[in-house]
Amino acid sequence: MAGGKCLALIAHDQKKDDMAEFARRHKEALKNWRIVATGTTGGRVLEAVPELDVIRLKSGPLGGDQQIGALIATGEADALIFFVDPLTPMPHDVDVKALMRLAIVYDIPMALNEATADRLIADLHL
Ligand SMILES: O=C(CO)COP(=O)(O)O
Repeated sequence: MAGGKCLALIAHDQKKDDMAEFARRHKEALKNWRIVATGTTGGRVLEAVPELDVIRLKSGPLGGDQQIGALIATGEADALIFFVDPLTPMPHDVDVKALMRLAIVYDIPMALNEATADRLIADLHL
């Protein structure tokens, strides 16, 4: 992937409205980043803020979480914001866990809810 800091954005279905609102709220900061996102999340973020630089990967259940995990492992994703739905069982739960595990292994900043993501954006001086 081309140079520049890269932020990964993901939201589960019940959190996608929150992610779209988050992207609108932090639009100016997010313009400074290359963004990678799982398929549906990326579509919602682009719908909310069309001028953002968003690469859409596969949808989460079809391998998108694993693609983002691979980008973390290769040093291409620098931070992860993942709005997780803790109340719905997911067929790809193992992929979600594997992604979080890699974010921990490679010690990148990772926000799993909105309150932390707001602080992360501020702290990263986006
Ligand atoms: O399922 C997801 C993350 O686990 C998100 O994938 P989508 O953004 O394609 O819905």
